[in-house]
Amino acid sequence: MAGTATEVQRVTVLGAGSWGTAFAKVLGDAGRDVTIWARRPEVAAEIRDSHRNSSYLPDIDLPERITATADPAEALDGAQAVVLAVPSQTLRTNLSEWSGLLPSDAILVSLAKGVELGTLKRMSEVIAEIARVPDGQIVVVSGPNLAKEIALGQPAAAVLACTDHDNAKAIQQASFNQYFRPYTNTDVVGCELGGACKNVIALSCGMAAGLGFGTNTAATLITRGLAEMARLGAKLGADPLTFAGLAGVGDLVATCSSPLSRNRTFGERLGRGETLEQALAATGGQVAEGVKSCTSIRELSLSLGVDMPITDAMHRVCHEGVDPRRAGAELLGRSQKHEWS
Ligand SMILES: NC(=O)C1=CN([C@@H]2O[C@H](COP(=O)(O)OP(=O)(O)OC[C@H]3O[C@@H](n4cnc5c(N)ncnc54)[C@H](O)[C@@H]3O)[C@@H](O)[C@H]2O)C=CC1
Ligand SMILES: O=C(CO)COP(=O)(O)O
Repeated sequence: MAGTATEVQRVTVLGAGSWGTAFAKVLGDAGRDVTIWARRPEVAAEIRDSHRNSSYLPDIDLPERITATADPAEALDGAQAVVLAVPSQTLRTNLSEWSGLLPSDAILVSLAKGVELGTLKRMSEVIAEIARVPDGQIVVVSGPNLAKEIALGQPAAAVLACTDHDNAKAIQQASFNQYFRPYTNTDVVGCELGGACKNVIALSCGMAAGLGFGTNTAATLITRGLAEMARLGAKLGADPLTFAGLAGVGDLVATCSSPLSRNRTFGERLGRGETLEQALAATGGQVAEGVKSCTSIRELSLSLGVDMPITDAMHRVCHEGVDPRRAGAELLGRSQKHEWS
């Protein structure tokens, strides 16, 4: 079926965290029949019986047409599209457990924003490898989509990237509703890199705020963060325009400026002097992808000879014990250069 536009009515969302649940609501509000798989049976029961997920999105009423189960086989039965809504670093293991249950012609939709440690693969590459599907059967969702705001029905746009335009269109039709406006794009590499890299830049913006710095510092980090992610994208064949779009500037602005961002909040705690362990404990189990992706993206940049100084600084603060204030001073003290060199 890959390559042919089809009406997607029945969707399964694997993962009942913040974004999995909010995206399920987007689909439900677009008139789709949605089944969520939750790791914890009590979370599945609450979604199914009370239309709530109080662990991740307290006070949000979910559409009645959303159901949930903790049994992946039951969740995946008859799915026309399968949304993968688990953290980047566990996706490979999770998907390996589910791969035999995936309907062979289902469109696989990736929500995760990260680069895998060790393999340095983007999420769509991990999915293609484990699920053994062609690239054109995988649609990547990216853009400025803070889960809580989406769940509240606040207007937002997103980008759906797929090498097969018909499959991107099918998910566009399935998710378009009164508050959620998805655009299609064929630049999967750029959209995925934008989503992964902005988490690391959001860490740096939070850290700057924690150190007491203001708007000029944040704007500098956002803009120079954009420059370094675009350099990486150019090396990997991404369309430079992607970084001026929703998956680049759009997501950077949202994540780097919002107190709702887990990455920004994590960085702010480090900037205030908390240890990595203290900041991790404060997440309440929710993923701040940039903490691990700073390492994988740094390795990727080193392997390609791409200069990514902010990402490098975040890796050194998070994993080499470098003091945030010192990392900031070192960033400023690098050799002088032309803005676009
Ligand atoms: N929350 C947000 O605003 C947005 C998140 N994203 C991305 O979506 C992906 C998922 O994020 P969230 O739903 O927010 O994460 P979350 O931390 O809120 O939830 C993760 C979900 O994955 C499940 N899970 C399954 N296996 C797991 C394992 N081995 N370890 C940990 N969790 C496991 C958890 O039970 C939970 O339901 C991330 O890559 C994130 O960057 C993208 C856009 C917005
Ligand atoms: O990706 C996001 C917004 O687009 C969510 O960012 P956080 O994971 O930092 O909360």
